[in-house]
Amino acid sequence: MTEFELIARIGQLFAGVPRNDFEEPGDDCTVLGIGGSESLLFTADLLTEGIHFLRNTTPPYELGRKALAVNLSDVAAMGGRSVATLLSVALPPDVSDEWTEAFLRGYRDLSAEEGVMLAGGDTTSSRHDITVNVTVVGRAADHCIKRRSDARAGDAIVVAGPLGASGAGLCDLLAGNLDTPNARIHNAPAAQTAEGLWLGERTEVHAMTDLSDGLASDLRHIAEQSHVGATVDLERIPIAPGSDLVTALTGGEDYKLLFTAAPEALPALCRAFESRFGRPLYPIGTVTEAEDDTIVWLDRGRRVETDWRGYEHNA
Ligand SMILES: Nc1ncnc2c1ncn2[C@@H]1O[C@H](COP(=O)(O)OP(=O)(O)O)[C@@H](O)[C@H]1O
Ligand SMILES: Cc1ncc(C[n+]2csc(CCOP(=O)(O)OP(=O)(O)O)c2C)c(N)n1
Ligand SMILES: [Mg+2]
Repeated sequence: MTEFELIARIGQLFAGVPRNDFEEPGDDCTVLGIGGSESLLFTADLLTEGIHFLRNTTPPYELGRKALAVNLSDVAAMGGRSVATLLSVALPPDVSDEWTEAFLRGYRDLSAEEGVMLAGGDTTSSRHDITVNVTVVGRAADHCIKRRSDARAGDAIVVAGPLGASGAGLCDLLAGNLDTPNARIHNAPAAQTAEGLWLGERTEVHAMTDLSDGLASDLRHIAEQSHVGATVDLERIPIAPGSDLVTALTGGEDYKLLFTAAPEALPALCRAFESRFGRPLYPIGTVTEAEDDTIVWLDRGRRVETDWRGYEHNA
């Protein structure tokens, strides 16, 4: 089974099990209303050696930051604020104390910068590989929560930063170039935490997610869950320096926010974002009425037939 087939199967198998007031799973975080117009958000992401990182290309300090950042990104994508984490590690015998110390310092420094407490976790041995799992708990005012399922036909599709740096950085690392700007971004990506909170407050922002697998996959998740289609203008995709269009669409791990917004409010939203963050938003397309989550890619108005896909485990 591929990653997405397994997730769908889990959804079917557990459909009849009580949800105890939790919303239906399937978004960047699962939502539990706690009264007072507030909700808790829960998300988990695991990094495992050989699949998510190589020991000789990702230094431990950066890995500690990345393990936390990829989870903070999921809370930001819901419009929430991360408050606490659980950190679980499986470490093989050939990992040195220095490695572990540097990993923890990376995780600690980003926790301190983001004001997130470490509330617990688990520590085990492993036979060969390093595995790190992080669970983050966030909070959000109910009216700020952004779901993948809220895109509306006619919405603008917007990304909150350039894409493709991480994929280009992975190529650099695999070629032995460990100290390029994109390699550094790949090893320690920044989550758009302040941007997610700010976009959460804006009622003209409808659906939101973060770009972990690549635009080609993650936009499809919004389309599927909102029962809409999308048209994307390829010439409007913001490509990070040193990257290229296909890497920007399929490379993954950019952790930029992807959202849809009411078109009439878009110019003011873009101006306000730029004045708040000093960086632009990038409108790249339009949500369409196609109910079968069709994504149409246009190159200067001409339809491009492609089978672009983002990253999928066991595909
Ligand atoms: N093993 C699992 N058990 C239960 N739910 C899962 C499992 N793996 C993934 N999910 C859920 O499936 C959805 C999609 O997962 P994923 O693509 O990993 O999301 P993300 O990119 O936000 O991490 C999420 O809502 C996630 O919580
Ligand atoms: C050694 C190595 N090979 C390949 C990759 C690329 N890669 C691994 S996982 C992944 C996608 C994101 O990871 P995933 O576990 O799917 O995160 P999620 O979507 O659940 O947030 C990518 C692009 C990598 N980071 N390192
Ligand atoms: Mg995940």
